[in-house]
Amino acid sequence: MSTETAPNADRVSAPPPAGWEEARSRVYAVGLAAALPTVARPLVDTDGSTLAEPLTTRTDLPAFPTSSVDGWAVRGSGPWRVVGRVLAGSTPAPLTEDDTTVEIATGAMVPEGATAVLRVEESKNADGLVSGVPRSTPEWRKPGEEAYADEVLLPAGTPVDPAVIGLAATCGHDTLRVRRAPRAALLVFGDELLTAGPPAAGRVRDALGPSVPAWLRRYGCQVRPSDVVGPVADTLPAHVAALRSALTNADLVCTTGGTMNGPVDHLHPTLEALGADYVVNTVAVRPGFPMLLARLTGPDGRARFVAGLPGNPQSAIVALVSLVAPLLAGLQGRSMPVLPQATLAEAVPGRGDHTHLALVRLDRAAGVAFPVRHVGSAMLRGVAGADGFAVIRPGTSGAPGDRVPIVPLPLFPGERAS
Ligand SMILES: Nc1nc2c(c(=O)[nH]1)N[C@H]1C(S)=C(S)[C@@H](COP(=O)(O)OP(=O)(O)OC[C@H]3O[C@@H](n4cnc5c(N)ncnc54)[C@H](O)[C@@H]3O)O[C@H]1N2
Ligand code: MOO
Repeated sequence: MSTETAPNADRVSAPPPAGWEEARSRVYAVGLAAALPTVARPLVDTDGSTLAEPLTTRTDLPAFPTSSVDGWAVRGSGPWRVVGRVLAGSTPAPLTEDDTTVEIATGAMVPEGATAVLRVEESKNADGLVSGVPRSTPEWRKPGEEAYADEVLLPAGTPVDPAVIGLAATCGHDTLRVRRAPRAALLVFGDELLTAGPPAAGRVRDALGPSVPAWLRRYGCQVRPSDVVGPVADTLPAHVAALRSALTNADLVCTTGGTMNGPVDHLHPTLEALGADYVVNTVAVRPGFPMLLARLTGPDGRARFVAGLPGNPQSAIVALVSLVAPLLAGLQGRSMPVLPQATLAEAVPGRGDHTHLALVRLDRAAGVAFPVRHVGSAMLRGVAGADGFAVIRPGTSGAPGDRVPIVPLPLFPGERAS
């Protein structure tokens, strides 16, 4: 971690940019070290959170021998005399005599002493005397068939989704101990930005204020409308005040623009004014080189983070997938995102000693990545048609047929259906 404090001065001695992979590991590690507090939440409020403890089952699953069909729980070889009925939800009396049976419903507890369950459609009932041949395969589920009491079913760090919620309910949990969702805020820098209408006369539309919060939510963050602020006036005091205010609630503040050393680039002096340390300050990746991650300590002693996303819109997205995604994984106590691989359909140039993140559209079924067009760092047209970025390592270029890692955009299934 760098403790650089003078952003504009002495660039000669500034540390070199971190390698892209190294930057990701470093950011993930500091996120994990600052993992968010854990809370006990009612099951219905846990979707999207992360298990803070392993999920265990409170009983055997199933907890009792359970009929899997409607029919007859029988004892002995039959024919069987009907002595009662057991429905789901009750505890039956044992079958104590051979050649007796109780009518049983799917999901009902099989009485002690039963030797088989006969399906109703494979039975005959003549005046209270049931006959038929039970199948040789068991027609009931034995306790522990799915899991034994106290067995660990999912490790801590598992993202909670509807399937996990359902499993937790099956296991008898009313609450789960989870890590709460990270709270994020966004500060948009740039006096040239318009927040409505078409761009003209040297002014461009703010493309990041409306979109970055949506990307952050897809990474599991809470972002309230009031946490999105900007354009913040291009003065140092305005930047300092905006960042200080955003940090009162947010675990992570993303900023856009101002990462360089232009006349109105105030991000570095702002971080210095607030006493932040750099975790990463510039990354050897194209596009997105000036991205950064800084850390501060909040009044409660917990770490807070500032992710500086470069102003060029595609570069800002590169910073999100490169630094913000692994940071959030760490803060949520999840594992480092594993990058899937795909085969390049076409050549992709390298970017010298920098990693090149090249926008690609995926044919998921075939595992093939197609480079897209309109990929300038100031453009979003390519991003809007892409599934993610192919990773072209430093000193290499991509040839057709090469297997390369893919950094996905956090899209929902169906959003790039071709
Ligand atoms: N002398 C140098 N200049 C620049 C270099 C360099 O190495 N030497 N690097 C370039 C690279 S790479 C990038 S990326 C940008 C990063 O600049 P900043 O983070 O300081 O961003 P700004 O200067 O504020 O803006 C850059 C560009 O992006 C437009 N922008 C900014 N915010 C938004 C937004 N919310 N929505 C749409 N467009 C936005 C802004 O108008 C500028 O055109 O620096 C290069 N310069
Ligand atoms: O990050 Mo700048 O990466 O080329 O637009």
